[in-house]
Amino acid sequence: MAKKTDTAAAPQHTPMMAQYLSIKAEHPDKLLFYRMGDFYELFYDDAVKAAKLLDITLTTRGQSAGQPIRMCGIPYHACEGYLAKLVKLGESVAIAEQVGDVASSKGPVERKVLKVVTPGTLTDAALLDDKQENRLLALFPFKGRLGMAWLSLASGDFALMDTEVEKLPSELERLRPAEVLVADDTDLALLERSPFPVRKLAPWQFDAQTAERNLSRHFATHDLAGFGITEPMLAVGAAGALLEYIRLTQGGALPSLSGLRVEHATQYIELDAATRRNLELTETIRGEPSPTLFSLLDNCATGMGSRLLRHWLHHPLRSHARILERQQAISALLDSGAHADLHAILDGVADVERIASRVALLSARPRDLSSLRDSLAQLPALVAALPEAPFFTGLAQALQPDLAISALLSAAILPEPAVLLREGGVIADGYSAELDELRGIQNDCGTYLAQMEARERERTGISTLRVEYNRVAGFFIEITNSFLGQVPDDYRRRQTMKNAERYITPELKAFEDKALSAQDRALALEKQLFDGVLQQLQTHLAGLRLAAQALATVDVLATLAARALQSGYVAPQFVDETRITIDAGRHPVVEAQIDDFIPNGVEFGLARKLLLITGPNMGGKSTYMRQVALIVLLAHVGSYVPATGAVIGRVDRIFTRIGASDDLAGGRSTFMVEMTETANILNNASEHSLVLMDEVGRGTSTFDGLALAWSIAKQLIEKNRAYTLFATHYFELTRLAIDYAMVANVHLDAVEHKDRIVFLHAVQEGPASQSYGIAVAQLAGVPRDAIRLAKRKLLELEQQSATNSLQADLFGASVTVEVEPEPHAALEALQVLNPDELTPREALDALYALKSLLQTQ
Ligand SMILES: Nc1ncnc2c1ncn2[C@@H]1O[C@H](COP(=O)(O)OP(=O)(O)OP(=O)(O)O)[C@@H](O)[C@H]1O
Repeated sequence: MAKKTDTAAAPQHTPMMAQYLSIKAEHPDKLLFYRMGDFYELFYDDAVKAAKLLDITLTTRGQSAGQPIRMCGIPYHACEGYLAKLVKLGESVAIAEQVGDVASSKGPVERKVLKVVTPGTLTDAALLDDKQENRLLALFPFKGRLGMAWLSLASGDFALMDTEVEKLPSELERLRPAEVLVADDTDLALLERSPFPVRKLAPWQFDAQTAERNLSRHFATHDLAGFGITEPMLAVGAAGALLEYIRLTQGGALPSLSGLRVEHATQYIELDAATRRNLELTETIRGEPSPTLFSLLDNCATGMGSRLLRHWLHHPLRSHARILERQQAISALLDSGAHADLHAILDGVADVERIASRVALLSARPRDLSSLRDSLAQLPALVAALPEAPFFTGLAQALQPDLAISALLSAAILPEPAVLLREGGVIADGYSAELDELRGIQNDCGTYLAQMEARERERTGISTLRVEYNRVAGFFIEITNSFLGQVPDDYRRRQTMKNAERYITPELKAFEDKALSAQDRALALEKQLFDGVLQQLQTHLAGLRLAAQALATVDVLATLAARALQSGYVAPQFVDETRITIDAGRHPVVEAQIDDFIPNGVEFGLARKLLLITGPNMGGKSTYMRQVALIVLLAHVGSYVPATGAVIGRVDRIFTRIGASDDLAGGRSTFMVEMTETANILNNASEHSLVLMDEVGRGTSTFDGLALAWSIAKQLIEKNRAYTLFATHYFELTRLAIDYAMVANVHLDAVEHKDRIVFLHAVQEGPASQSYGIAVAQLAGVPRDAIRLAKRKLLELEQQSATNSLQADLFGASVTVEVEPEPHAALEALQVLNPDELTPREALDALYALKSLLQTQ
């Protein structure tokens, strides 16, 4: 009995909140945007979180179930900006729209989640970075192996790869996914530190058999053999989970995907995560977008070009044949001078790739279609400007999509359509007779109102009478107050103004009904016709995608050609020998930032595989090493390179161990990071790898460090036999050149000029002879006392090492240092005294203090 009373007394949720909560229960891990009229509202915890993230006002409105409702709202028209912000912060948003009929529904109007916006499934132009691919990545690890599938909804690119679990960090760095999907029972420690938003799905979604069935069904194929998947791949399970996730987020609609692409590790020069960061390909070490290799090279005219360039920089090719195709295309552009024309034409081309994907998802807007039409109109000129080269023949074909698309778009869409479909003014005149007729009625409106005005003025004798229309009041006859006495009987008052009254007549009302319904019908018809155009475009998507890829490729090639010309790059030559020769190479990014960059070459061959680089700090060692790696990388992208000549043999990987940073989040010290990266190199570098080692061993005590650096260098020579640039401060190591013919010493130099030190930045054969560590510290503004102390200590160490014949550090023994006599403390204290400012009492105290200083020293 008591229980019954309790239940009866328990406050119930309002019907609307009950509806809200039931929808929310299906999307517990997302923010729910709940449509109410012109707003999306967020409630309870979602409201608190969103208000904080978006910096909008959190309010409390009414109560439900006895509790106040926390809420915040976003105007429906402005939601894109807010969505972009949330998604950038890694949040996902479920958008519940009103789907029921507002007028006829009893209780809250029916609402349904029509779309889920997650970081990896964006397609909206306003939410996407046009220079960056937005990828969704699914991972399926199993017994040390890792299945990976990734997809860019905006470009339709869908790829798979099986690899080892330990490759995950480098793959994450390569693909930089916007969102990562894993099964919720996955134990991937490596992922815990990932900066990318991770979403956990039910494990069954990764089931390989279901995935294969769904994928085959999606691509309408018997099985996946046509995509090169003939052996079981872990990645297939991941791909299946990906496809389902997209279906869910896109409200059931599945995009047209360009097929499945299986990637093999051997296609590209492998770059581990540290190397991608150290070489500052697309991000500086500090995580900024410039200055980087990408920011330097990216003068692409289109977002498609920028995205492809970014991709090429992260995917240097191994196949010389494929590289040469690109290189020869650049040569043809330079020979013909066509790159500038192509760039100018491409400036007028929209992001066809992203428009195509919005067409596929039926979410394209009017301006998407008009800019697609205008872009397609540029293609003949673009094709005509392409120079003769085999590579361009293929591209030219792709740049001639079906004429029917252009014809359809020209016929259907106004030259400058409205931004939003719901406002009308999108479909061209002459495309639909019915629409023309409805528009005719609206256009006749003006004439009709003018005629009626003349007629009514005559009938009433009121010369100021006006017949007009506005959105709020509709149609009306306006009569100023002074003529109110002359208003005829059939006028019905509609609205009272300050100086006038507004009326309607039965005739005007009948006209209003006709005109307004024509407007409504025209708007509905425009929407229908627009949807029809989108439907017709579906059959042309593959062609549009090919055209988009070709546009991007032409854009990148023209950009690389322009850079080659502007900065004096040359075409590298590829050979099948063990060789890397670079004549007068430059660091592409550093040379763009300073006035007098000193070029430096490098020479590697069978008999010269490890270069020990010595020289002062700030001498240019890191720049030199990075420049070699960047030139080798650019060459494999197909680009010309900043040098006067380059001959390059087969390269399979580039490794770098440069700089030191604590991995605080991962709980690894600087030294631990250094050694982990070194272990990776020693375990994986082959004789075709390029290895950059910058001061290994620096992070521990001198003897430990020296011993490690020594053994690491020896391993690299004896076991890995990789092309190695090894910068060090340990003098002992320069002796390796005596023991091994494959080792050569090179150095960077500096000269002391008066009180200053001048770096020469030129790489020369042989080991360096002097250290300028203390001079550099002085240059950097280390306090004079510390410098003096350092010089004293150095002298002490040198004397010790002379007696112990111990030479731990490279330049320890060879430097002659003048140690300035240290001024007496009493003298220093006296120097800062100003007798004029002292009272007699203070002067006496100072004297006592000076005296006591004399006694203590
Ligand atoms: N070839 C060059 N020509 C002109 N300037 C150069 C050259 N190489 C390097 N520099 C300049 O010298 C600066 C220091 O170079 P870098 O960082 O490579 O020296 P480093 O020897 O690696 O020093 P550290 O050992 O302290 O890291 C660069 O910022 C650049 O401005």
